Amino acid sequence: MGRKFVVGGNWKMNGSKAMIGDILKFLKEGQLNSETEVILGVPAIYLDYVKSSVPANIEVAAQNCYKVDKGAFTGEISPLMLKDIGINWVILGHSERRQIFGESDELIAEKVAFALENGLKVIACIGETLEEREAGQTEEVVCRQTQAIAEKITDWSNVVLAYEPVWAIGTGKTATPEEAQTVHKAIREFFAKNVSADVANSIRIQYGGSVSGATCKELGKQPDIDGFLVGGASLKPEFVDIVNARA
Ligand SMILES: O=C[C@H](O)COP(=O)(O)O
Repeated sequence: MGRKFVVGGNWKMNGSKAMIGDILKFLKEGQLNSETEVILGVPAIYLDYVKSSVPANIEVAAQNCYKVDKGAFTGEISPLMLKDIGINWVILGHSERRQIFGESDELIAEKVAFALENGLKVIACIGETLEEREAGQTEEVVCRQTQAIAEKITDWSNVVLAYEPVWAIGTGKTATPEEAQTVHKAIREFFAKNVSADVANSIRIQYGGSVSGATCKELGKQPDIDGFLVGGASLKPEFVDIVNARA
């Protein structure tokens, strides 16, 4: 069976009730390709609100959650809380969590494992910095980040991997389709060698980093790109075109 195209819109720390109203309006009016799975990554405070007003063909994801079920962890939310309000997805290990909030490969892997154990589906993010790319370390970095997760989980069926080169995030500098494809292929080879041929064939790998209505079609044609994780453009009507990149 082919891999279903999956497009995430990561709103990051953006939005207001008014803005969410505008976003939901263009999502409801746009003809979203039913062959594409659509997931909105929503700030925690708006999860319940968005979940209650989003069309049924769109999933809602948290942008983070912690690795235990409850307790004295001020400011954190748990997978159980997300499930309690009907949220089925979480984005973990985004480069902003890694770079700004100092989350390690190990912590992210623990969060992925705990989220999966508690019935969430996970978009797990990986990607190299500009410095690492220029030092020729791209594949080493994304494999190290993936390996950390592979040490904590065996079942990858509820995981989508998002390859997001840090230098392409929010910079307007999209990786070329060839650059992205090369890394996606390397990640799939990592799975074939270190996990299983089955997982290598079935895992969906999104590309993220300045994806726009203008760049999505060529990126979406690459054989190992199975969707996108979109930041800035997911707040705008062009997100509909990105969802429909393969249509
Ligand atoms: O999660 C999304 C990525 O960080 C991409 O963000 P961007 O599309 O604004 O570059």
